[in-house]
Formats: sequence, C-alpha cells, structure tokens
Amino acid sequence: MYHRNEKMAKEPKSQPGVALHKNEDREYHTAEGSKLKCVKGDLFSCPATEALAHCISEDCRMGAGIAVLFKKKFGGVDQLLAQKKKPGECAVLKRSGRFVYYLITKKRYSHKPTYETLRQSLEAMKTHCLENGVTRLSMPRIGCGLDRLRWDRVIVMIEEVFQNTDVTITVYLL
Ligand SMILES: NC(=O)c1ccc[n+]([C@H]2O[C@H](COP(=O)([O-])OP(=O)(O)OC[C@H]3O[C@@H](n4cnc5c(N)ncnc54)[C@H](O)[C@@H]3O)[C@@H](O)[C@H]2O)c1
Repeated sequence: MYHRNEKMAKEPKSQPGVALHKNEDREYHTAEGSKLKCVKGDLFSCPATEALAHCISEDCRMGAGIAVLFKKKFGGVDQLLAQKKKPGECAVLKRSGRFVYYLITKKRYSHKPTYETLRQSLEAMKTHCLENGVTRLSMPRIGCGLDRLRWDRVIVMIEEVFQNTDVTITVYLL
C-alpha cells in the first residue's frame, strides 16, 4: 500500500517493511519487494529495450498530451485502429523489439476515463506482458494529466495489478 504525504519531510522516517520513494514534494511508501519505482525525467530517456505504456481513447486520435509524442515516434495509428480495442482493453505495437502499449481507457478523446476502465486496461496489459516475457515497463503518470485521475489512486492500482509478477515498472515524472 502507498501513503501519500504532500509535504516534503527533510528526513523521512523509515518504517519496517516499507520502501520510500521521494519525488520532489511527494513521497510514496511502497510495500517491501515492490517492483514499482518513480524517477524524475523524460519517459523517452528510459532504456530503449523497455516496454512503454500510456493511455489513449478508442478513436486513437492522440492529438494532445504525451500521446502526441508516441504518435510521432511510433506512428502505427492504422495498426492500432485495426486492433479494434475497446475501453478496458489494450492495443499494442512492436517497435525495434520492444512493445509499446496503448491503454484504451475511454471511447472518444473528448471523454474522461474511469478508474474501472483504467484497471481493466492495466489487467489486459499485464496479461500481454506475462504472455510475452516482458519484465521491464516504463510509463508516465498515466491518466493523471489531461485525463484528471488522481495519482495517489492510480499508483496503488498499478501496484495491485502487477503484484506477484516479475514486471518491474518505472514511472517517469517530469
Ligand atoms: N484531443 C485529443 O486527442 C486529446 C484530448 C484529451 C486527452 N488526450 C490525450 O490524453 C489522454 C491521456 O491522458 P493522460 O492524463 O494519461 O496523459 P497526459 O496528460 O498526456 O500525460 C500524463 C502525464 O505524463 C506527463 N508527461 C508528459 N510528457 C512526459 C514525458 N516526456 N515524460 C514523462 N512524463 C510526461 C504529463 O505531465 C502528465 O503528468 C489520451 O486520450 C490522449 O490522447 C488527447
């Protein structure tokens, strides 16, 4: 479980069985053995072998936010549309030997996602990761920019979905 502390503590107290991730003015306490970590930096600076994930709508517009960068870097809009994925599912491209995941969390770009569709999309991505031997995955703060979900809820969800797997997740925070 995570407990969010908005205020910067100069010397955070360590708690038994809890690892501390400190990101500027936020701290996240993760369960021992957690394979999720947060780092400061540009998502696209992650190792080129790591799978990537982000959120889009079923219409695959990708006209705003970090999705624009994914569209520029990886293209494949027609390939994504051909997969006919619905909210709660996950489309995927393979680029230079790595998988790029498109979590479909809403029907149209102008909609907002729900926590439920995000969870279902994460489950679908996990299934693909496990079936394809993916053990390293990088992502931004999914759903928490333009899509307005709360990061303290989303980070808990990511960890719950991927607990008991061998998938190490790195979240990049600008
Ligand atoms: N007109 C449209 O097409 C339209 C409309 C609304 C939203 N969107 C887009 O936004 C939706 C996804 O929303 P979201 O909140 O998941 O994503 P987001 O708002 O694009 O980004 C999520 C988080 O990533 C951060 N971020 C941006 N660039 C980087 C980077 N290079 N490295 C690390 N972090 C970064 C950003 O600050 C935010 O906290 C999708 O529908 C997507 O297509 C598009």
